[in-house]
Amino acid sequence: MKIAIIGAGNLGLAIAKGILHSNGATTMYLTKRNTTDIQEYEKYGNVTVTSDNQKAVKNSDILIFAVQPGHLEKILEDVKGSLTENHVIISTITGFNIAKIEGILGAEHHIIRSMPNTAISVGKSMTCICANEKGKKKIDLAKAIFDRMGHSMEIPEEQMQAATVICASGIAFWMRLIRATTQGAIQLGFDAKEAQELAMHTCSGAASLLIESNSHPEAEIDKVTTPKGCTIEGLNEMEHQGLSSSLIRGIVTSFEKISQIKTKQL
Ligand SMILES: NC(=O)C1=CN([C@@H]2O[C@H](COP(=O)(O)OP(=O)(O)OC[C@H]3O[C@@H](n4cnc5c(N)ncnc54)[C@H](OP(=O)(O)O)[C@@H]3O)[C@@H](O)[C@H]2O)C=CC1
Ligand SMILES: O=C(O)[C@@H]1CCC=N1
Repeated sequence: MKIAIIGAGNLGLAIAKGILHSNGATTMYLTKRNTTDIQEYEKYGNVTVTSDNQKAVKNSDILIFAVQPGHLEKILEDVKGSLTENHVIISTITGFNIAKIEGILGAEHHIIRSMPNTAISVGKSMTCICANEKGKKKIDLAKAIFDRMGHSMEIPEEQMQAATVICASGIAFWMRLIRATTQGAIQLGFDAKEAQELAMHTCSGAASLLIESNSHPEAEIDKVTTPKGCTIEGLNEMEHQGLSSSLIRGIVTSFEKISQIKTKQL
């Protein structure tokens, strides 16, 4: 697979690392206007770093756009003439809908809209995808690309904003929970490094229990909460302090914010 990442910033580079990590491309182009800080990627023999988006497009089959929303329209206009019907166009841009991309490029292109998260750099992204009518023929290919770097799910485009909150912003939410657990562990006497190790591996184990045994969180909670024991005492106190409620309210607030952001501002 010949892949170009147009906009090798935070997310673009995370995707590039995920692709390198999974040996997912025969060649990869990484583009940005100022390439100095990503030049080192050329040490991987199959990677070309350039500020020439058209060159990247002409030499690639899969085009992953990871620029800021306000830059996308102009970049699409610039590369439009180099596109063929064989290209698969994957956008990661928040809030930029398929109709708008079709409006710039035309509906004859395979267009996939995706929302990965930054864990893609370590092959653990939860990525949601949807496609235009033509792109549906390539949805399995897009799923295969993202499944190599984590787990993917096809969703209706109307749910893309909600998926952004749960999966992309979700990385920040889970980080804060891990950090708070770490602070609790420090208060109980572990040093900072040990405390983080305990918190993050317990978090990873909890998620793996659900993923691998296909069970429900409450069923797993029932297994750990000894009657009159310390777990139920701590858990109930967390709920009295509003743990579930504050998470749900935070998620809904994020969603309200993302819904307010107008495409023209993006
Ligand atoms: N899924 C997720 O977890 C997240 C998704 N996003 C989405 O991903 C997109 C990228 O976000 P993020 O990575 O944080 O943004 P960054 O600003 O870090 O990266 C964007 C990159 O695009 C480059 N760029 C700008 N203009 C051009 C151009 N004409 N041609 C090629 N490259 C260009 C910039 O580099 P230079 O200035 O040198 O050109 C920059 O490195 C956003 O649309 C955002 O909505 C954002 C955060 C998280
Ligand atoms: O915070 C934001 O608005 C963007 C979208 C998802 C992650 N970062």
